Amino acid sequence: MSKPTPIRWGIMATGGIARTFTKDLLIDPQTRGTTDILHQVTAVASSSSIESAKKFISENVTPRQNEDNPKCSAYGSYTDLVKDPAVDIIYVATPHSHHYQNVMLCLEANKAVLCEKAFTVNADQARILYKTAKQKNLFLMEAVWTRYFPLSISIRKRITSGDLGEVLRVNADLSIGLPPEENFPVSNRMINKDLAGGCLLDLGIYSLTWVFQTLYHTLPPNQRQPPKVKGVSMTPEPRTGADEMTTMLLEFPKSTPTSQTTAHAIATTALRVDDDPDNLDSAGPAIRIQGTKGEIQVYGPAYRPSKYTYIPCRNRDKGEKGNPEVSEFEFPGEGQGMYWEADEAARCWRDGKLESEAMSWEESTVIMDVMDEVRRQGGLEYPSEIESTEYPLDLKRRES
Ligand SMILES: NC(=O)C1=CN([C@@H]2O[C@H](COP(=O)(O)OP(=O)(O)OC[C@H]3O[C@@H](n4cnc5c(N)ncnc54)[C@H](OP(=O)(O)O)[C@@H]3O)[C@@H](O)[C@H]2O)C=CC1
Ligand SMILES: O=C1OC[C@@H](O)[C@H](O)[C@H]1O
Repeated sequence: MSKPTPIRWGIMATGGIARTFTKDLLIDPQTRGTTDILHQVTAVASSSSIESAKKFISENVTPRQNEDNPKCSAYGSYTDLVKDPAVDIIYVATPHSHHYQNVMLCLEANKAVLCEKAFTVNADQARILYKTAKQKNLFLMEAVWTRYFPLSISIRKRITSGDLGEVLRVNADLSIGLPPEENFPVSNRMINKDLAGGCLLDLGIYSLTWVFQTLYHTLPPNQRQPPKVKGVSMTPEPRTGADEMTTMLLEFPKSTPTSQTTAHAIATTALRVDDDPDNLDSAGPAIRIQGTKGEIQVYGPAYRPSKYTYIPCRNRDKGEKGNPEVSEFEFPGEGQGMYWEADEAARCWRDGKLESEAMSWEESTVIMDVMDEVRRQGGLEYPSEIESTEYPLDLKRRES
């Protein structure tokens, strides 16, 4: 067996998801059957202080260091990180508001990037970043980790192989049951408009991920057409005005001349109500994917589901009952499951690809377009400096 290719990661920011991602990166890849690549964390940067980066390394990298993981440098600024020649790919784990500036900083320094969702604040920013990556021949990917789960791949395969017939309707919800005034101070990135807070960009993107990966991504690329946003209802959080509940009605055009109808999707997200109030799945599936020959029900949370049921349509003529089939999925190595997107990014980088097929630049931009339109109809505007495409811009530091 040939030796795995080492991929040297730089981590930009030391917050919650940077910790989770870094721990996942350093789980032995063989636990999930990955033998061709080996992740290393060679640098961490914090915009707060170098001490914060050092603390992050001692808590998250050093305990997992062995002969496969070389030295890890600490930086007190993102500008220093992007100059490090010992870094192949940078994982951007800052709030959405800062992705445009932070990703551009990496690209300008000729670094490949995996950037957390939501990719940017708006579609114009996304377009410019993807165009820059193309011009500079650099790998760039929006980190929608759920798309790389074996569960998601299995569901997409069922759809493309025709198990559901034509998919005509999708309902997808991600609602976390955390009343904002009890759970998030106004400075928190979940509701802080200066950090592009609100449930649409943070959580609704997962509902849209389910809509897109089942109704859009499963079509051949030349048949994919952006949906129309037919309706939006948005509730502002009383203190900050960021959205605390958003409901979207989308209509996808007929995918082929033989398609029976347009396809409909309802994507919902909320802070105050819960898609799984008792944590026992009593509320039923968070996602329903309905086709002419059957249905798939996915049990949430939409960002990290571990179970789905495939329900082929019964034969009405024969008076048969249905025969549902349950599929359950594990997260090997006691990880969160972020390593699958990291494996994909690493392989793409190793193979000289600029984008990942499962989260293409085009699809990521269409989803940003949809979220722009949802915000327009719902009346949610962010401060002009974080909507800006000007670069560089020194965004004011805000609590998250
Ligand atoms: N894929 C997933 O499951 C998840 C993804 N996310 C995404 O990851 C991103 C970060 O979320 P999360 O880690 O929860 O956020 P945190 O608030 O925990 O961390 C964000 C970090 O960004 C850095 N930062 C840089 N500039 C600012 C600023 N102006 N204000 C606040 N922080 C700043 C800080 O690190 P430092 O001081 O070290 O520079 C901070 O610790 C978001 O885009 C979010 O949507 C979040 C949770 C789960
Ligand atoms: O991406 C995410 O998934 C998990 C949620 O809890 C978190 O708020 C969000 O950013």
